[in-house]
Amino acid sequence: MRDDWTADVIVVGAGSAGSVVARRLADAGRRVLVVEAGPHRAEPAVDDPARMHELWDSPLDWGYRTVPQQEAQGRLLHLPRGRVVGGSHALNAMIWVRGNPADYDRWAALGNEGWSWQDVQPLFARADGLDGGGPGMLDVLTGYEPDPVQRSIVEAARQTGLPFNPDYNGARQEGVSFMQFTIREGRRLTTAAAYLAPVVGRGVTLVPEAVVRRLLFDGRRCVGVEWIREGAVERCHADEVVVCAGAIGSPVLLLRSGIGDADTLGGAVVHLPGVGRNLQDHWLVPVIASTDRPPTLTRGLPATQSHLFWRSRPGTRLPDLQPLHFGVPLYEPWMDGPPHGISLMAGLVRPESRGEVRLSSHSAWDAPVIDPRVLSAQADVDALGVAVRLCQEIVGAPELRRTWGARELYPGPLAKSADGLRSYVRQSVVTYHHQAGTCKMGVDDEAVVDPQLRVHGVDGLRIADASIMPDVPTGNTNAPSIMIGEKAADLLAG
Ligand SMILES: Cc1cc2nc3c(=O)[nH]c(=O)nc-3n(C[C@H](O)[C@H](O)[C@H](O)COP(=O)(O)OP(=O)(O)OC[C@H]3O[C@@H](n4cnc5c(N)ncnc54)[C@H](O)[C@@H]3O)c2cc1C
Repeated sequence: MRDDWTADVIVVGAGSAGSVVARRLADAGRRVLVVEAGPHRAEPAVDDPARMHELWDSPLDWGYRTVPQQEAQGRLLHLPRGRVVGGSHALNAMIWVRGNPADYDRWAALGNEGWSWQDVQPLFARADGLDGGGPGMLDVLTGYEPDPVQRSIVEAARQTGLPFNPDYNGARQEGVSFMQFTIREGRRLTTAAAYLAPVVGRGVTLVPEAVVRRLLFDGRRCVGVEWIREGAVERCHADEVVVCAGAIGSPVLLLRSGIGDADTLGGAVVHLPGVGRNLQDHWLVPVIASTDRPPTLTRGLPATQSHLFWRSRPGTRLPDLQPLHFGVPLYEPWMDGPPHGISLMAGLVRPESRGEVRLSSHSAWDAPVIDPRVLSAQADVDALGVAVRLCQEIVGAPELRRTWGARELYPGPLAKSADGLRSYVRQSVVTYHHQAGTCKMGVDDEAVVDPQLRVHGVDGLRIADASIMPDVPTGNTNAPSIMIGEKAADLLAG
């Protein structure tokens, strides 16, 4: 066994948040060791913003499947997650959404001092430079020329009465907008490229293709990690360990290391019943239309370029819907249709359903049990139904009929009645890829980390990634994960 690695801080996972933590700590003079399960190499399909779908179920995807989802006709849902230096930012759609300021004010109101919008807004600015206070570490692409079909979708949305919002990361979230992307010169820009790569070999030692199988303890102090690389066991000891393995990987690593519900684990180093619970995700239901000719797709941009934030019910304080619009038909396996068309993915971003992640065994090679309990809350079915109706209205608006000859294919007649709509939602719901909340931050009995991201009851161990979100924010989760990385680095650097 190799046991001669040394570091001040070990970061587990070189994804969206882990890359930020490593960079900032290296800049602060710490010796950082980053251990990542996936490879570190150039991948044309990662670089090209138009090739996201090719990465799913590839060797760079953990390729998780849920257990059969009772409220979704027993289907096993695919949950892609990045297994590569870059993490899920390496196979995501690159959409940059900070979330609604009220999301963070709520985190703070739950007892998480230091996490209000006022506190976190400067951390977002450090990453994206969107507030005019100087450049950020990432480029956020705005003001590009969208595909003609995207302009038509936005116009169609306006025809249904939705306001155009030129900047959903600005003063107001609601309305229909063109997306902002983490793209530089036509290539995907991950935090691994922008933050981590410049400091590898200069304060950071990167150990790729190494699966961390457990955390090492001396009593209640975490003193290092143990991983497997090329079939051999290796270890490193350090003053601090920061787990950034993501909303699935982080609770799994804690559970394998004996941190979790003592009854389920059959004894535990630390009894923390919340580990793996509170799993939240956003959900999508497709509304698909044929077009009379193939929409042109611009090289260097994803096939989705516009989205909207809206409310499912009048009187709701925050937007809870976020449909996003693709210039291609995204058929489910049971669907059939012509090769070209458009998809308006009816999105729910304030779900009530909660699920969990559990171990299937203690082996690092066995996939965990993932049960998001999608649609277990009736409110989610209802809200997705409203989102589908909204997308149907947009597809049927004069602009899309006139310029593209758009004709609705799905749900089409399947959702004529209210019952039909509900069963279509159950038959076709898919993840929006925003799993969060499984090691939630807080001060209650279910909390796993405190507001300084320290694991309750353990010394020398923090978590910094999407798993610590008490509630999933109103919008895509990459920017918030990166903000969490920035915050963790501040807390660690002191
Ligand atoms: C297909 C897809 C599309 C998405 N689209 C968008 C989008 O357009 N915009 C947006 O804002 N969000 C999007 N998201 C969500 C967003 O990418 C994630 O919320 C974000 O990347 C989470 O960051 P993280 O740091 O928590 O985890 P990750 O970035 O997933 O990083 C976790 C890292 O830990 C590593 N790891 C896990 N376990 C171990 C272990 N035991 N040992 C060693 N390493 C380990 C993983 O390999 C991975 O590299 C998308 C996600 C997916 C999957």
